[in-house]
Amino acid sequence: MASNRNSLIPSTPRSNIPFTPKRPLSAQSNASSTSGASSYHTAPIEPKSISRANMPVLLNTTHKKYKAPLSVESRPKHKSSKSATLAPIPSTPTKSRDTTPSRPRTPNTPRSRAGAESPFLVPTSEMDVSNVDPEQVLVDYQTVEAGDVSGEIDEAWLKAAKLDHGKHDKVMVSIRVRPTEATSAWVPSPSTNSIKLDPTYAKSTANTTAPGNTNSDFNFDAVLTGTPNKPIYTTVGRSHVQAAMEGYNAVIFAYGQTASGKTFTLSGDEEEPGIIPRAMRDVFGFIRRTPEREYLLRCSYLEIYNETVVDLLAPPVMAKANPVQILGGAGAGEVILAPLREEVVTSLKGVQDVLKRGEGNRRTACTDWNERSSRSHSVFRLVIESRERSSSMDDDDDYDVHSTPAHPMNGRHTPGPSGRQTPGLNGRQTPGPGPRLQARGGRSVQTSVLSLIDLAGSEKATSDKERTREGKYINTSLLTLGTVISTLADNASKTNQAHVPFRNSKLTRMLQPSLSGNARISVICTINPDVSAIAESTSTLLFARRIKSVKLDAKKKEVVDTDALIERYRKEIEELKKRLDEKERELEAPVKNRRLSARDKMDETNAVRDLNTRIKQLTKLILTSNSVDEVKEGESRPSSPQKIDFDMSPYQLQQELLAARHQLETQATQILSLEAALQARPPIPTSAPEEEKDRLITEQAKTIRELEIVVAGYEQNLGEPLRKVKEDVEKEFEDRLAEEKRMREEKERWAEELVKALEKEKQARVKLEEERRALAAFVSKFDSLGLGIAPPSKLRPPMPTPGGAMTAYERRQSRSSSNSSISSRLARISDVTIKEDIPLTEDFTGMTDMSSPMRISDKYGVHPSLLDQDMPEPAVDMSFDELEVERELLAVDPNASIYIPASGLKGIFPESKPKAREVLGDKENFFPSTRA
Ligand SMILES: Nc1ncnc2c1ncn2[C@@H]1O[C@H](COP(=O)(O)OP(=O)(O)OP(=O)(O)O)[C@@H](O)[C@H]1O
Repeated sequence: MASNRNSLIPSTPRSNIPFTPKRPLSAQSNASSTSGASSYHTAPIEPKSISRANMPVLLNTTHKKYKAPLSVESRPKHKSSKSATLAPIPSTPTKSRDTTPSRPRTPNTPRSRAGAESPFLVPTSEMDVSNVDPEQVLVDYQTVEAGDVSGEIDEAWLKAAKLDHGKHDKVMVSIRVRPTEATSAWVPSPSTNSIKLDPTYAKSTANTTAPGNTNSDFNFDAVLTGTPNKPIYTTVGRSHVQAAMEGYNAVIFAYGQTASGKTFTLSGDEEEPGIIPRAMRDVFGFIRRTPEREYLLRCSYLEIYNETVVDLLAPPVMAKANPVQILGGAGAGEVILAPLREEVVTSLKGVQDVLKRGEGNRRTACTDWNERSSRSHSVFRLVIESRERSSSMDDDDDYDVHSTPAHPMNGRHTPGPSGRQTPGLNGRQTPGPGPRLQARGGRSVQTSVLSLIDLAGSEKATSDKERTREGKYINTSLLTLGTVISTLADNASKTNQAHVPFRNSKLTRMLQPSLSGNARISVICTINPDVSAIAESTSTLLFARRIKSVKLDAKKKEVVDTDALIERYRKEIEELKKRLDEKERELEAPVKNRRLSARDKMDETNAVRDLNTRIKQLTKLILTSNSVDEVKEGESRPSSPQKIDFDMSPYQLQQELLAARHQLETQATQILSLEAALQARPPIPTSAPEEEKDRLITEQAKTIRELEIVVAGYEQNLGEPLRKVKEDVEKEFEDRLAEEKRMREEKERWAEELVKALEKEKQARVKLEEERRALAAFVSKFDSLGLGIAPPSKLRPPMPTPGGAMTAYERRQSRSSSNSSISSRLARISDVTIKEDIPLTEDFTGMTDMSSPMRISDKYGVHPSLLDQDMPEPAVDMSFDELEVERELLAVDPNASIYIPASGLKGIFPESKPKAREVLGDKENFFPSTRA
């Protein structure tokens, strides 16, 4: 889609330029040429050379076939009653009653070919778009010039033709096979709308390069061949453009590998204008054929390159600094593109200027134009707002001729900063930079978007070879588009809907509302029939087959004038009530006056019941229309709240949150100002005339109703959605929460057990410590009594001992510390992470293996274990009474090898002997000799 976008290069006659499908196209320009393009609907394609111009698309230079577009300034308006369509609005600024009004001027038509020369060149706008009064730039059948309407449209054919492709609930999928000079590997059959791989190649490529069953036919809505773009537009584009003009969103996009003809199909060139220029002519043609409506047209042009959305109508420097963000809209699945310039257009020339500027900005933004072009998606959007033309001449009173000067450029009036503000839909400020058409005087406004999309070369997302070589350039958007389409196609045949990853790429996110069903979609899959491209072409056909099964259910979006609607409902209620009264009177009439059969009676009762039901319905509708401004076809309830997609990045979520907050703040301010206005109302003096009182009461009632509308809107737009979001979140996290609770309880249980175990250990240790102290005291005493190492005596030299009781004690100590059951047990449980809030006593902290995951906070202090502390010296003067030795301990300790001399205690410390004997008397092994 690269080369022929170069609309600024002069074109060369087709006959002199050979068909050069391969890149770089410029390098092939000297190939031989043959005149005569293969015609539309001829199959198979003859390999005759097609002199397709490599030259640029000249959307705006349609000098040959199209009548040269008239300059906006030069066109006189046919009729001066344009302003008659404007409904009265109180306290509005001036309006000139110029009797020679001009055609509405495209507000931002640049004076020069801006944007193409320098990225710093800001296009000069004749009108600031943000300040444009939509009423001034409306287009209707009178303002459309003959030059804006395609001369190629056969009106008779148009009336006779059944352009109902867009009405199906399926995507319209067509295949366009580009002509080739080489041998074609495909056999297209336009008459049967099918295409199949030539059997010669089907055998050799099956299960190798070509995925899927390539032996079977691929059937589509249309299979097209040849060079002329007119039949292509008529077949795949016109009904969708028509649908967009009638209020349905419509998307037309071209999908296919590089150089297969996507750009040629969408944009075309000077000789063969593509779908976009033809569609734009058709738009103005439609307006000319529809005298009963008036239109406001806004267009935007953007590019998605490397997952960045660039506004092609903004000055390049600004566009680069402020990439377009895709935010969630108010309704479910709606998206808002911001900041994105929308330019109001009132003529074909205006559209052409916009396209030209976009192309210019695109080219100045990159050096490698061709490569970038084949890897980027370009999206041209036309927002169409329309409403019935008013027949009332009162609309002329819309402006006060004295307060605002006429616009110098077009003689019409653009409100100044203090002038009439352009409100958003139904008084609410709608996001977006352009002006909005207002529903008024009972006339509802229809809004639709026509998106024309030239996708990047699909081989970047489908060819494995390419993927490995150029991995970094894989087009995320195209890959995701494939996944999204597959999921949507699967969902169409299932009751259990799988999650559709719209948010995984910018393109799919932007197309979400359309792909979700609320649009009529036409896809043109372009095929390069060369043998070398069989794999890519098959992949394209498989994509086409998948997208065919995606279900659509496009709805018109209509904004109604609530006041008018309410009034209508009120009148109907009054009439119904009258009829009800009559019926009831009839029913209550004396029986003698009424000779009704049982059946008649039943009918009457039913009629009364029906009337009552209808009255109730209408009363309910009044409440609904107070707060709902979007009445969808066959549906009168507000759209359900937007579901938060938790796959969104934190940034996207933040953006959505900001947008919601902003809306909240705006509505809060609105409520405050209305409340203040209500407060400020003067009280009605008792002496005031009745009419004055009535008037004030009516005004008060109106203000109250406005307040109610705002409050209801507040509730519906934010209160209700927020509650739903909360419910969604709670539902989504219910299981996770339960699991978390379960785990927490488990941990708490475990922690309790741990604390108990530790408590036990502590008690054991305290006990042990006591025992140790007692034993130490005893042993010291024992030794001091000379029972272990007896003091040297001249009379009775001590018997040799193996180390004395102290030594034995020390041995025991060292053994017990090495086998410390507490340490080892703690080590066993050390792989558990203990939370800080688990109560731990300081006694245990020093025993934790710090290399294990079990970490104990410093706040508990890391004290040495008592076992590691120095033993206090036992008091030497300990009385023998203190030797309350726990005998069991001594008894169970097999290592307490205390040597007792054969003579027992006798003669060593005679004064201590009786006591020692008393204490140790039961220990038979202490006094073996005595016992014996
Ligand atoms: N149906 C056709 N008849 C004649 N020439 C064609 C046709 N389709 C494509 N061409 C020519 O083939 C060349 C490549 O086409 P085009 O640039 O439209 O491919 P593309 O699919 O948009 O490529 P890319 O993805 O790289 O942008 C152009 O010179 C174009 O004029």
